[in-house]
Amino acid sequence: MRKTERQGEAETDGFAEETARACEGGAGDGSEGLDARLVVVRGSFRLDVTLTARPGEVVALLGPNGAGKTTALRALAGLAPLSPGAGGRLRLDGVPLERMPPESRPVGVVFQDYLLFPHLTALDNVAFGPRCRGASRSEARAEAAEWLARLGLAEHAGARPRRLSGGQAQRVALARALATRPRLLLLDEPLAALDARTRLEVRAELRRRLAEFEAVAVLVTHDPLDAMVLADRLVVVEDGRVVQEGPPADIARRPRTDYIARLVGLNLYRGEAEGHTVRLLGGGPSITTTEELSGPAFVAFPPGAVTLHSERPVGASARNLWRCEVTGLETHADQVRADLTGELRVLADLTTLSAAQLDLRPGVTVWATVKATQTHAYPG
Ligand SMILES: Nc1ncnc2c1ncn2[C@@H]1O[C@H](COP(=O)(O)OP(=O)(O)OP(=O)(O)O)[C@@H](O)[C@H]1O
Repeated sequence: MRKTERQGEAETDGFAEETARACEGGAGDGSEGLDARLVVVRGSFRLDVTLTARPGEVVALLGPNGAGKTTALRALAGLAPLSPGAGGRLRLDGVPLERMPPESRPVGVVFQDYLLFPHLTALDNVAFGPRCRGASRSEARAEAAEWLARLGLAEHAGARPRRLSGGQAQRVALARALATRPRLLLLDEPLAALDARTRLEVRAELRRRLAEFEAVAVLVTHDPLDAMVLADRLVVVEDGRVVQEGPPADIARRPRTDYIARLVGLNLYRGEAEGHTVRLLGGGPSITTTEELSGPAFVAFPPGAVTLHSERPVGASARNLWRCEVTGLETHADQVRADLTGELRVLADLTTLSAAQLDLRPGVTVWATVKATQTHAYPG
């Protein structure tokens, strides 16, 4: 574990001592990493999210608009206080942070729109962290120069933010946050303001930096790809609560809410399983699966697993065959996504050629089939 320099010897108040202990890492009650229950009440909105992470772990908070991701991040940074008496807690490396002011927390933040100091050069923006930690001006600048070099920005050290591209500015913001040697790194939609190409480059850079980062990193994003690429663990928040968490691959394979299913591009249904059949809730049809289960279950399959026919397929068994009506069509490159209702609400992907051959239009009746081997059932 990295050690940071202790802040001014003369600092004797409780906050400063807590800060210094937190910066040294693990000097609290011996536990390492993040242990938080973030309870923030704002009018009718209530955030209640438990978040724990080990040092070295990257956790992505993912969720729809208004779910509470930013509020959670602001609570971690100390910009939104935990609601008093609501049972919340916030400990980092065993040190309670609830009462510590934001500027004293060993927390680095990277915002979507960089928030660099416009009047300072890239070097001085990055040197700001070490300076706040008590490093001399020359030490701070030397350290900042190292960080800029590590992020491939050495030649931009003298540039002010307005002369940097979005990707460069975001890398300076990352260097500035890392140079404070935070025990908790917070990234708020760090790639959202970048164009598609820059986004790819910065995402790759961020992935490398996060892989070698020794403390806890929490990333807030709308983008499932960013979350899957950058995080070890996803925490999905909807309406102020955690609805699912786990490694990205598990969540993608076993979504438990409609939002997550849409995010990872799956059709998702809930039902009661009995052997290889899942009877859908609400009087829906049954889906035949290869897995054998009993009790509450989910069934998922990708839109690409659905085959559409304009006539009921001759000789087809009744398994996973549904009569549907086309309600919407969307074209993406050479693919068409059909939104179908009827015996089952289902999304189907097909080629533009197949869509033309089937003469797919809203209102047209089609038969949809899915092989049991292409479905995936898991306990509900
Ligand atoms: N200053 C505020 N006062 C009262 N309510 C607020 C305030 N800021 C946000 N909210 C409410 O808190 C809830 C959570 O907002 P938050 O910004 O944390 O969500 P989010 O998941 O980050 O959303 P987005 O992805 O759109 O940024 C929303 O219902 C929002 O309306």
